[in-house]
Amino acid sequence: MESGGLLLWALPSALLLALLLQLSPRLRFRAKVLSYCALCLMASALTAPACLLWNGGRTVENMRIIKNVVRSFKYLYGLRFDVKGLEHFQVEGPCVIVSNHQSVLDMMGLMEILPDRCVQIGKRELLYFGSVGLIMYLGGVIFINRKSTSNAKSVMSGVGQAMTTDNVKVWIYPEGTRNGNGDLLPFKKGAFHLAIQTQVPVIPVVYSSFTTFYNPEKNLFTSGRIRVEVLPPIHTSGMTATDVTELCDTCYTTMRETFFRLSGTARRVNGSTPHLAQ
Ligand SMILES: CCCCCCCC/C=C\CCCCCCCC(=O)SCCNC(=O)CCNC(=O)[C@H](O)C(C)(C)COP(=O)(O)OP(=O)(O)OC[C@H]1O[C@@H](n2cnc3c(N)ncnc32)[C@H](O)[C@@H]1OP(=O)(O)O
Ligand SMILES: CCCCCCCCCCCCCC(=O)OC[C@@H](O)COP(=O)(O)O
Repeated sequence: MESGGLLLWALPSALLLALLLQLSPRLRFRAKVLSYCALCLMASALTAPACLLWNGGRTVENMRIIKNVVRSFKYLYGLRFDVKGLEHFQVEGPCVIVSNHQSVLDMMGLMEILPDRCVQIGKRELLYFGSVGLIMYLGGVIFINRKSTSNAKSVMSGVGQAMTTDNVKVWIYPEGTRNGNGDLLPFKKGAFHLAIQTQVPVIPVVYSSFTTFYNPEKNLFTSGRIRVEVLPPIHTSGMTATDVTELCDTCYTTMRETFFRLSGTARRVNGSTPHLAQ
């Protein structure tokens, strides 16, 4: 009786949902993004106890566990990463890795190539994303308050100390926010201050544009191929605070050119020089 009743309701509801998803691209897009968020929440809830049992608390060692879990997500979404230049990560000791940031899907691209002993800088709000916040905390993500520059700067200065004493690499998105418009935003300077203050190399990483397979404006979220390039390290030994702007601009120009090359698109700004961070 009971299973009959269940069938009576569940089957038509499932069919209706399937029909709605077929009919509405917006709904289909939202359902796929929601499935990604749900997957992240669920995987984090299951991985957090493993991190606690294995490593006991907040430590960069947990990133290895997190990385291995996240690396399986790409198969569910039909994503392929073609990576070049991984050998550039083989620098002795700490470094600052900077890369472009297009969407929440970047987390998969990040974990695809994340070197050992590397933590990311993230906005403080992420800490409140339930189990995802917890797993980030356990993995050693450094949270900054973007609304308070002075707070963000002082946190970043503390990071420099930890990088050298604990031998950790730091991954920063210098655009400071997600940007999926097929270009790079002007870079913020925190990453470059950190590299120069700590006298460690900057390693730029570029991911090709997602716009051909992921575009919220067009309700597009299909399978796709992402080209990734790790560029040679830029050494900062001997540089001082006066070199920050030049280092930032050099990285921006190189990464932007690489971004267009990898994405197979022409420069957006008609021949004029790219707009740099002020
Ligand atoms: C098991 C399953 C798991 C599934 C779940 C997955 C879990 C996976 C776990 C883990 C993955 C984690 C993934 C995390 C991803 C997170 C991504 C984000 O949240 S991105 C947003 C936050 N990140 C940033 O914002 C960084 C970049 N921003 C900066 O570096 C900025 O520079 C910042 C915040 C430090 C300051 O921001 P300003 O808006 O004030 O920008 P400015 O223009 O750079 O600075 C203003 C002035 O201050 C100086 N300044 C900046 N930093 C300085 C410093 N450190 N020392 C001295 N002066 C500094 C600058 O030179 C500038 O001055 P002058 O224009 O040159 O005169
Ligand atoms: C309770 C809500 C649960 C939501 C679960 C969401 C799970 C998504 C996990 C992916 C984490 C990736 C981190 C990320 O990419 O964050 C965005 C920030 O970089 C920039 O933020 P913004 O563009 O400035 O808003």
